[in-house]
Amino acid sequence: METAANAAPAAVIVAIDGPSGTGKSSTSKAVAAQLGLSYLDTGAQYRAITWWMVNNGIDIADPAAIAAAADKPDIVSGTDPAAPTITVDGTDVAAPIRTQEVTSKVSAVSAVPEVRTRITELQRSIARGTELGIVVEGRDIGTTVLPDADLKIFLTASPEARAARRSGELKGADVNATREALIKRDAADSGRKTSPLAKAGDAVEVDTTELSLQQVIECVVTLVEEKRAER
Ligand SMILES: Nc1ncnc2c1ncn2[C@@H]1O[C@H](COP(=O)(O)OP(=O)(O)OP(=O)(O)O)[C@@H](O)[C@H]1O
Ligand SMILES: Nc1ccn([C@@H]2O[C@H](COP(=O)(O)O)[C@@H](O)[C@H]2O)c(=O)n1
Repeated sequence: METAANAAPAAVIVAIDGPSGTGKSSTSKAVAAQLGLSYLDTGAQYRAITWWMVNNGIDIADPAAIAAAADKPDIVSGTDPAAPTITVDGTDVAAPIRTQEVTSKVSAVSAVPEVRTRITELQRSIARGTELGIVVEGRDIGTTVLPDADLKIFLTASPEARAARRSGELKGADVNATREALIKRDAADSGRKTSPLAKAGDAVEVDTTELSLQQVIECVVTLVEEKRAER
């Protein structure tokens, strides 16, 4: 018989939002792995639908054309934090969604309301389906996708720190150009009408500029454990 002492902990839903390069993916994956939770990279889903639009000749400058095609691709996300996956119509797109072309077009596609409705439904159904809980990272998770999340975190970092991190990843990329590209994408994501990048009123803001990745992970793990202990 299951008693209170040996019962499985109730599912915990963690929303992690913030601008580009603040450490959302690295932190979310590590926190989920450490706590035995699922992990969902919602940016990968917007990148996947953008990849499909580009591959199918949809004019990215035409929101009506994007809206008309929004329900066509079948996007499937694997939520194991040790090996997250993303497929479109059965094709593994983990690599092609990270190209410069997709990165430069994703904000235009993700601003189309029909795209957001489609992807938001997908995200909610994935979050509802987890047994132990999930860490979901993106731009509008705490405000729109999962407004009842148990814990909401909003990560920030200076544009300089974020550009330096990304340039390190892109080996030799010009830091100033990277910084300008980050700022441009954040402005587009913050400025769109539907579900913009924003901090939820009840989110905990963590400025990661001066923190190592390990320190950020520890901070978020502690916040999740505190939330669990309160319940
Ligand atoms: N606190 C930190 N200190 C140093 N480097 C970090 C820190 N957090 C993340 N990084 C590094 O910065 C880079 C960007 O991190 P990550 O991809 O997790 O950011 P993100 O917020 O998910 O970005 P995006 O929204 O663009 O996908 C990675 O190379 C990661 O290892
Ligand atoms: N909840 C979200 C998540 C992402 N986006 C859009 O996708 C782009 C790519 O996100 P990455 O995290 O992979 O960099 C991002 O710039 C947004 O345009 C979104 O709208 N909502």
